[in-house]
Amino acid sequence: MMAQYLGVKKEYPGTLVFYRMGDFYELFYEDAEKAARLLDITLTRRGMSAGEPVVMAGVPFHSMENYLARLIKCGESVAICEQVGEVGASKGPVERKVLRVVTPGTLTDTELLNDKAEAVLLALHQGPKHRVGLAWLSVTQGALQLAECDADDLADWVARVAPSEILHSADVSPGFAQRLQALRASVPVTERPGFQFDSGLGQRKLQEQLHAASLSAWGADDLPCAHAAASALLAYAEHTQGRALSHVQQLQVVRDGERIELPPATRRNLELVQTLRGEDSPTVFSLLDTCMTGMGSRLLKSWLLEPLRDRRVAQQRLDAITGLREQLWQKLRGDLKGVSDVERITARIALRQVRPRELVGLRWALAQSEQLARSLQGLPGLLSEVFADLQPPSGCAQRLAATLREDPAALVRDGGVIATGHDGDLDELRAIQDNCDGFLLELETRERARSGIANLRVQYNKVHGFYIEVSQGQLDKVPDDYRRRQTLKNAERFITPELKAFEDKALSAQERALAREKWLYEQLLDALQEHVPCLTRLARALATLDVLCALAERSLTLNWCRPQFMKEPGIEITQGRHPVVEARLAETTGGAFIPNDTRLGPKQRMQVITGPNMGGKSTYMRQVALICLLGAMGSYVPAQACRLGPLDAIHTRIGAADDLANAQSTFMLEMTEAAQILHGATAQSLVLMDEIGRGTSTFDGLALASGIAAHLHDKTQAFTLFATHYFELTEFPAKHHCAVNVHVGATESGADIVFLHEIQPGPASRSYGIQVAKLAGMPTGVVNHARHALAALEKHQEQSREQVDLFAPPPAAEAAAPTQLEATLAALDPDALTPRDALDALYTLKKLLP
Ligand SMILES: Nc1ncnc2c1ncn2[C@@H]1O[C@H](COP(=O)(O)OP(=O)(O)OP(=O)(O)O)[C@@H](O)[C@H]1O
Repeated sequence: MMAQYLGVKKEYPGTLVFYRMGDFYELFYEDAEKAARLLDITLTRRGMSAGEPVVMAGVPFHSMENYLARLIKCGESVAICEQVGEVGASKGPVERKVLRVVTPGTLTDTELLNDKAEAVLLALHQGPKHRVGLAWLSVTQGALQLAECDADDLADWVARVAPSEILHSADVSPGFAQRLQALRASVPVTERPGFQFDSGLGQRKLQEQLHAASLSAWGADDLPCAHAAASALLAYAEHTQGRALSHVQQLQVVRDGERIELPPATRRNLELVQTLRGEDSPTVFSLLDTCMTGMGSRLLKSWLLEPLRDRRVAQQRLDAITGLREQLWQKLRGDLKGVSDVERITARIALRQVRPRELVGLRWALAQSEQLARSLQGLPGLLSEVFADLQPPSGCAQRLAATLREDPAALVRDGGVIATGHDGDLDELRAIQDNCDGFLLELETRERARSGIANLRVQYNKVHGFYIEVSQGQLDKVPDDYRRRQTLKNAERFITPELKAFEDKALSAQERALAREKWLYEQLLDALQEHVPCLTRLARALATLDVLCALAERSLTLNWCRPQFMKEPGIEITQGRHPVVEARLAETTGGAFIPNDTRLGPKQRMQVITGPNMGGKSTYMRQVALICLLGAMGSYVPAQACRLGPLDAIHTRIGAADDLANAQSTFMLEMTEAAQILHGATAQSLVLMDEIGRGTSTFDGLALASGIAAHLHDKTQAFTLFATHYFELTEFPAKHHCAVNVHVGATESGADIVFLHEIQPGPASRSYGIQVAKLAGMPTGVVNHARHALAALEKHQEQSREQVDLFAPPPAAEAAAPTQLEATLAALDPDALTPRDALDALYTLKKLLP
């Protein structure tokens, strides 16, 4: 057996092998040690192999999922090696085979997956000329995506795709290996043989997958690096699932410039799907997500994180939401409630891993789809597309209903899955089992009469099978044809030829019924394969409808308005609110959120925002970004009215979270992010700069902040919200005609400060830092000390105030006068020198050396 195990293990280096032995999955040697450490299970030593004790650890098969989940969470992969042969069919150990490999990026088990997130597998291929090919896939979704990017942009792309596992070739340059190393900190990275990254093969595989002669219909035929990545991606996904992925029939090419860029810093700072502390709520997503199904939640997340620049899509969604808001949304949400995850079930049908209860769920979902479709009949636009795709594949629901019981067992191997009346043979086999009790009773009565033993009993147990039990005192009455089976203290157990014949029939009927059920289930899976493409579309339609209804519900509950899109660049928001802060305020203090207007356009591209700490600067800036983002994804927005021009990116530089993992100091990180923004932003980008420069000394910080503001205003010309505590920067708008000062209002009430949270024109009059510190509970001594120190500082500054023009363009570097050595050298004419003069000149020059 160990030889068999080692043979299997050799095929799966770097993967934990779960080796099935009876009711356990066993792990051996290093695998056992690793699993014992990660799962906190007992390590044992048993027997000997090659002169050494065998180190092993095991998990019970019925709770395997739980252990798998924990290992996958730790970034491990697990090969599941099952017994596939008959026990005792041949000499030696029963035949075993790895039936699938579970890895973080290829999860399909419902129990192991998060309802609201996809497990995404991403393959990277290092191509020539600094290009990188990307191919990614969520196995449970069946949609492949391809892209190519510059190697320098790789980290951003990976952050955008947010993979659960990355594949790369074993043959990469040292530079590329370093980039992969940086990714390894956050994602499990798996190395695959170099030959699997083959562009030609990738293209052929993609064509096969899509049943097409060319990829041009998808605009995907000019991406050799991505094809190479796809070749490895598909090979790996098939290898882990142990079969071809017939359900992967959608392809999408993602090109730079199609989506509104939301760099990782923006996603983080706007707390789109995670709070700054890394929690799942409260975030924009947690506020928006009232979807009824997991499919809906996942689609909503992708809409939020990948808004398109082309606003026709958003416009379509908005039209649909407007239509649903009138009345339909409530009924539709009622019908969507409890609908199973058709997307994942469909993938599991294609992979032949689907469980009976999931199929019963699917059947119900198909009935609901029909119902939903009826409500959508005759509606225009996106809803008409949803209507068309909601039509269930013909015959699918009927087939499910006819084949499966209403409440089947969890696993096919337990039996009790196939409905009565579906298959004559199965019904017959079941009848034998069902008739068992009647037969035994009848036999008992008959035998009692025949033998005259009144307390004779016919019984069954698992170990001994059927028997007739006679108590000690009655043994002399036992008929001749009784054969002894077992002797107990007070009784004897017998079998008769008739009972033996019945036993054979009953036991084999049970086995045969189980085998028959398995076979019928396989037949059902075969029949369902043809419906996979249609079910994939239906799942997408259900998800889309779910998201649209959720957004309709949110817009009504939260009192949001429909944004208008305008051709001209600009952001015009009337009475805008920060959705998450508003919701939190309502929950905690019951306080009202103060709405604010925003006007940005070609003539007013920058707002310099000043005001006290805690005044609401960050909240205001984020709310503008969120309103733009929500509008771009096709949602209503938290405002009274809103008009949005085209947008290509939202860049943010907010707060200072140390990135210790990447050994960057706070200030270094601040400057790196700011530099990226200055390079990346365009006149159609929205840029939020919150207190840039505060991570260094005042003068350095102020000088840098003024330089950055000038660059954004003059060169980049992006729409910019620039919050700062440097009062000096309020002079900026005087010299830069597209910038204006605004401030968040505050008033003093006695020695305390009252925040108005209102954006008002003009610069703030003062900063109130000390009042805020007092509010925060700073000891009175410190506050008094600070007041005095402040008064002294202000006095000193007034006395020595000299006019510094922060925004004057830097002087051109002065041309330095030539040194004497240079002048002498320049005066020499080598062609006119005699050898003697040349030697003299050399001496002179040498003397002139400084
Ligand atoms: N418009 C508003 N209406 C009501 N409350 C608000 C509003 N804006 C901000 N707040 C409240 O004030 C708090 C502080 O806001 P915010 O963090 O935006 O201040 P800030 O000016 O950026 O402060 P700092 O300069 O210290 O970063 C928020 O957590 C919120 O509770």
